[in-house]
Amino acid sequence: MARSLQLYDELARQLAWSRDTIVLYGKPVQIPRLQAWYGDNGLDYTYSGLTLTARPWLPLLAELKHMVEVKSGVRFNAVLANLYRDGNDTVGWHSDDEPELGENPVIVSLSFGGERNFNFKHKMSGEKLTIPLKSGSLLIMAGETQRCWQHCVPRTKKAKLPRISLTFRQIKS
Ligand SMILES: O=C(O)CCC(=O)C(=O)O
Ligand SMILES: [Fe+2]
Repeated sequence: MARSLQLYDELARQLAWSRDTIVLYGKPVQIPRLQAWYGDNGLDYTYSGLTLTARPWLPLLAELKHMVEVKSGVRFNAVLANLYRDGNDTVGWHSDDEPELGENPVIVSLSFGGERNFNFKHKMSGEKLTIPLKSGSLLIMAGETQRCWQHCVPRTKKAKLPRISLTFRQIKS
């Protein structure tokens, strides 16, 4: 089996997946995917009324963080992991522009398991881009990506396998 699919299995088994609730327009909503948040001691991450407190690095996550740091030349102190159980699990249009990420954050994602499309939409021009993310893909978002673009992982009938993404981030204190 491909190494990235073995890693899918290890991540699916080892991470503390939960289905979190966020607040959208004042209403509690269960997010349509599973998440897990790991990072340096006790780092908090807040978005849409949800505060996640980082769990300590697992050896596997620390190893993947090191690999991503070598590839990107950037240091990270946290990772938000997403598990899309099937094609109904999604992340809606958003930018990762929370203040604790700082200006022009570098976010690197790794994909494992089933292929899903990753869509970008320019906030001003509406220009759209689709990037199919196969198992083992590494995607770097940097520069003005969060300021100028939104991204999403849309619902699909084509997804045959579940997918995990690891999104490495640098949280400023
Ligand atoms: O699953 C992905 O590749 C992206 C997830 C995402 O946009 C996020 O966690 O902010
Ligand atoms: Fe995102």
